[in-house]
Amino acid sequence: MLELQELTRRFGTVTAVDAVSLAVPDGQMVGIVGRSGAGKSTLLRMINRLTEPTAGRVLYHGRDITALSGRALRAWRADCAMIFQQFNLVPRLDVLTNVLIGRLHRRREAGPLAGLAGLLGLFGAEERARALSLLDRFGLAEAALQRVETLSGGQQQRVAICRALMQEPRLILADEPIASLDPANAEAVMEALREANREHGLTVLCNLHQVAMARAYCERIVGLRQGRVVFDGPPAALDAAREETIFGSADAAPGEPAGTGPAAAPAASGAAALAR
Ligand SMILES: Nc1ncnc2c1ncn2[C@@H]1O[C@H](COP(=O)(O)OP(=O)(O)OP(=O)(O)O)[C@@H](O)[C@H]1O
Repeated sequence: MLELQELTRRFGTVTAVDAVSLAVPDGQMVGIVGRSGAGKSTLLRMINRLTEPTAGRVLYHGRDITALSGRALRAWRADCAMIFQQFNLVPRLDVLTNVLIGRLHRRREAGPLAGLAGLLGLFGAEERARALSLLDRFGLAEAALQRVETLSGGQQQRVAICRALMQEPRLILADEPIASLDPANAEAVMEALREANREHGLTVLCNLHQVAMARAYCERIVGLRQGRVVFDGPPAALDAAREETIFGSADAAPGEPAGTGPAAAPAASGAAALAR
C-alpha cells in the first residue's frame, strides 16, 4: 500500500499540491487527471522525492518515505520507475542499450563500482536476455540494435517502459506518457502500461490530460484541481458533473478567470474540451 498523507507542496505563494491524502493498494492502476497546472506532476514527483514535500508524508508499506536519505533513498528511487512525456532515452544509443540502462538504477544501489561497470557496457548475458525478452513482449525485438532516435514516438515510449521494467520497480510513475503521441501510439503505450500493471503486478500512477484514456485503461481515477483531490473513484462514477468539477465548464469556473491562477490551463475555455 502506498499512502499519501496530507501531502503538500508550495512554490512561493502557489500551492501546487494541497493536503492530498490517498491510499493506493499494491497493483492498482490509477489515472491522475486534471487541467494543466492542477499539480499532477508535482504530486507524482513527491512520491519518489524528485520534489520535496513542504508538508505531509509518503508511506510505503508503512515505511516513511519522506524521511529516507542516502542509500535508502536511492533504493526507493530504484523501486519507482519514472516514465516521462519526452521519453528521456539516449537518442544515439541503440534500443537494447537504452533498455539495459534500467539496470543501472539497481546497480547504483549496490554501489558506485557496480554502476560504473554498467556504464562501461559490462552487462551480463542474463541481463541482455531479459532486456531482449522485454523488447520482444512489446513488439520491439527487431529494433533492438537500431538507434533509438530512428523509432517513432510511440515505439520510443514503449522502449522507455521496457527500461522501466528492467529496473524491476514496485511502482511506475508515468508523467503524461502519451501527451506527445498520436492516438494509435497513445493506445499502444497505454496497453503497455496496463500490461506492466497486470503481468508484473506493478502499481501504476499515470498522469493524463485525456479523461477518455484514464477511463479506458485505469481502474481508478483521481481528479485534481488547484492541487486538491476533487474526485476519487472508478471510471463509471465519473459523470459529466464530476468531470466538470475537475476540468471546469466550457466557460471559466467561478472565481477562476480563464488563463489565470495556479490551475489555469493555456485557455480555460478550451482545456475541458481538449482534455476529453
Ligand atoms: N519548480 C517550480 N517552481 C515554481 N512553480 C512550480 C514549479 N513546479 C510547478 N510549479 C507550479 O505548481 C503548479 C502545479 O504544477 P504541475 O506541473 O504540478 O501541474 P500539472 O498538473 O502537472 O500541469 P501540466 O500538465 O501542465 O504539467 C503550477 O502552478 C506550476 O506553475
